[in-house]
Amino acid sequence: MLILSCSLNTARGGFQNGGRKIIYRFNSSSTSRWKQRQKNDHYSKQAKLQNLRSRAAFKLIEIDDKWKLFSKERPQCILDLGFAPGSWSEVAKSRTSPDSMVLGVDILPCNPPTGVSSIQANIFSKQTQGVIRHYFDKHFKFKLNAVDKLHKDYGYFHNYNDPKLNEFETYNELFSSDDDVPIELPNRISEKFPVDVIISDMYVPWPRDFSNFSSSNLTNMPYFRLMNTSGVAVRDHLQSIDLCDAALVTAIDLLKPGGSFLCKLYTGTEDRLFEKRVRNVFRKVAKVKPSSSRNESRELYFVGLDKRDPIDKVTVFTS
Ligand SMILES: C[S@@+](CC[C@H](N)C(=O)[O-])C[C@H]1O[C@@H](n2cnc3c(N)ncnc32)[C@H](O)[C@@H]1O
Repeated sequence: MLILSCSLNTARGGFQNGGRKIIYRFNSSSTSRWKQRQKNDHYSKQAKLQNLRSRAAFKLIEIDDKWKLFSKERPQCILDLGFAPGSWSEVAKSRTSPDSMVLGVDILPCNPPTGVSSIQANIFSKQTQGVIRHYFDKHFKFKLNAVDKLHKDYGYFHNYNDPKLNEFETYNELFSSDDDVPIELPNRISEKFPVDVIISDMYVPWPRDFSNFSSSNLTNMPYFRLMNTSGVAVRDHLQSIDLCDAALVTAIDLLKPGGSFLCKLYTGTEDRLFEKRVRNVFRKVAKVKPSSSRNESRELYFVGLDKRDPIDKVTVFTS
């Protein structure tokens, strides 16, 4: 048995990792301080009043007002990485034309907002990219299964490594037609770069107790969520860099030439390195700290506009 953190005054829970039960405990004094701050926060109150899923919505609204990621003029394919509880997806849906497609991906279970599709999957898995591609393949009508095998077998708490892909067999398990009969997936994917805009607000979630899963544990109960960061700056930064790199790889592989990118980073020693990589992928790059982002938060947003073409992934990460 492994105990992750300890305090006399703690909240506790646990999850299974292989054969081992891992117990975690949160320091409840910092958790209640965080809850108190949420309660008094202007943007949290506004999010509640406007029926938005979280205060994060205001950061995207502010960034989109300036950088115009979304358009009502033409249908767009939007990919929201780390979408739960779903306020960025809500904003994307409301700022695009009705025939635009918005797909949210999150490692945690979460019901998407109206008009948004979602998959529960790990962005570090190559199979996740395959599923995203199929979703945006407009010649193909399907609905995504709410809880899929991908997450169960390759989910975050198990390991980051992909097994060898077995053509489309694995994807077939994830898709079903309206009457829930498994359907054949096409062997060819029509568009090489199907996505117009990628937005990523990913941050490693605190472990939650999935052994006793109930609807109240769903991530779309935003006002009852725990804070995401650990408060240990180096740890937060390095985990964030990994997720930003994963978002950038997804952008290299799936985003259209000319497409737009938004990515949250918890700042630290590798900021410059990440900025250089983003500049290798996009012609125009900006670093933004929206006013709705708390002063004490180390979060910073990278906006990448006008994706270059062609891009050599190895050069992006080694030059
Ligand atoms: C700060 S929240 C996103 C909030 C969201 N933008 C909103 O407006 O509601 C970060 C999310 O990233 C997700 N996440 C972290 N690591 C991930 C991974 N490897 N793959 C997919 N999602 C991940 C977390 O589960 C968490 O829900």
